Amino acid sequence: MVKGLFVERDVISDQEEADLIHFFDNPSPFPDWKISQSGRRKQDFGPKRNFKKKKVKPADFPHMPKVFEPLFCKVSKEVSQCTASIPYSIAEVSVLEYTSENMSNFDPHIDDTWLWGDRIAGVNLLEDCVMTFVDSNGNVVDAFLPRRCLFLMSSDCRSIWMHGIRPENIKGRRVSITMRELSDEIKQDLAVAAPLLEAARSFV
Ligand SMILES: O=C(O)CCC(=O)C(=O)O
Ligand SMILES: [Fe+2]
Repeated sequence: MVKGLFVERDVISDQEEADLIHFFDNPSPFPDWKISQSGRRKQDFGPKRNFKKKKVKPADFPHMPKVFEPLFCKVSKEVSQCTASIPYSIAEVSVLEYTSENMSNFDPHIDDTWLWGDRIAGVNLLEDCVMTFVDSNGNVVDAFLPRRCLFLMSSDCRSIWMHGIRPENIKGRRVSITMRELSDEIKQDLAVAAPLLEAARSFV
């Protein structure tokens, strides 16, 4: 199937899911939902980056919301356990909202590899979903993501397969939380990496 894809059920409890959704719908002092592409809305937490210029630095308000603290703990532990106990330090979080009403979707893509590391972790909230993986030979694999699961894309799943979400696989309202680590290239540049990781560990 897709090497490097892990799905773990019920990593998030009903209460944690409710707390996270409540926060995203009332994020003050963090910014509210923003309209994004393909019928999605988004909220981003993490560094300021310019992918074209390959520049990255902490955001002006670099903290992470307090509601992420237990989530980071759990996700870091699970991801590390799946990948030879290599520590997983979350540097960035992107939250996406998909609705059937807006026919939200995500075209197949590979996440940036200059800034983000081998492991991309996701949490699936409010609805079950199907993520579609496509490789360059035209192979297509649909992966079922149950509500409140944690999924991890690493190795081939991260770098060879593209991932996307078809509009017909969105029922009602789905919210995803994607958590990314820094790439090895960025991690090696301590002057750049240290302030970013420090910021991602400061919860307010
Ligand atoms: O919604 C998801 O779970 C995936 C989001 C995604 O692929 C991305 O933000 O790069
Ligand atoms: Fe992605």
